Amino acid sequence: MIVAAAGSGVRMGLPHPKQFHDLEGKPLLARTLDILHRLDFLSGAVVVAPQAFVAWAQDLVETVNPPCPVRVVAGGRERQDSVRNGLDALPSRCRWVCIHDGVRPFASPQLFRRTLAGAQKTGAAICACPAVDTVKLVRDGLVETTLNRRRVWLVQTPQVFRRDVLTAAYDRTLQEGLSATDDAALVERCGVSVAVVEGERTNVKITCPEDLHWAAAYWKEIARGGPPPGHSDVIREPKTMEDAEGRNP
Ligand SMILES: Nc1ccn([C@@H]2O[C@H](COP(=O)(O)OP(=O)(O)OP(=O)(O)O)[C@@H](O)[C@H]2O)c(=O)n1
Ligand SMILES: C[C@](O)(CO)[C@H](O)COP(=O)(O)O
Repeated sequence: MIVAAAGSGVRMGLPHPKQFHDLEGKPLLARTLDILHRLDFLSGAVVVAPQAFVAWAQDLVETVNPPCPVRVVAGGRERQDSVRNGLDALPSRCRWVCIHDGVRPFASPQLFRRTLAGAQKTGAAICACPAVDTVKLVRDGLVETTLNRRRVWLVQTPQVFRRDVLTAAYDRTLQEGLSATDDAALVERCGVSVAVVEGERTNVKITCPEDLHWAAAYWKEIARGGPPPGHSDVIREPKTMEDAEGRNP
């Protein structure tokens, strides 16, 4: 498992990277690493942290006390540079690689298992939720077109890859100077079919200040004994208007 946690959190606007910000008494990254306690199939993990925070992240890992060996390495300028560093630090025996954002603390263990099972079919899998808003392409402040929402999926992590597939994609990325905002995009360019499994609407990537407010409120709800993350799964659109009758008048 690679936990990508080497970003600087520009959109969050804090004086420190958001993964080290407090979420109800624990740093956000510690909340994410706590998930490791519920993943019994892991042989090890690499946490990728900003160069200046490697020692800090190491201390944090010790506090979490994960059930498998965890290394901390320094990240790079872009997310894909950080993941590459994580990939290079994985133990040689590791055959499947799960990549998770350090700022998605609400991913459920079932989501990890589902994504791993999906990857075992094709060599690569992502989790994603169908778009629930109307989606338009916009150029220069004007609508260019409205997309068919049924085909638009909002992608999350975890993403799982066979190690050789991911390594080949990263080698090509380096050779050709490619860039992408997720790891699956690099694998897609190598012609590998990427399976899509159902994501969780509560598996939010904490990105902007309002996400922190939501995360604190959601954490309190869980701590009070509310439904655990992942419970609501995906809200499906009715496939036909007939399906909708009586349900969504
Ligand atoms: N060079 C980078 C950039 C991002 N990430 C990680 O990738 C995940 C998703 O990235 P994002 O939410 O965009 O985080 P930041 O890059 O920190 O945010 P921003 O784009 O607002 O600066 C985060 O866990 C982040 O720490 C990383 O490991 N290395
Ligand atoms: C990998 C990711 O979390 C999937 O949603 C996302 O693409 C990361 O993007 P960001 O640009 O680093 O926010």
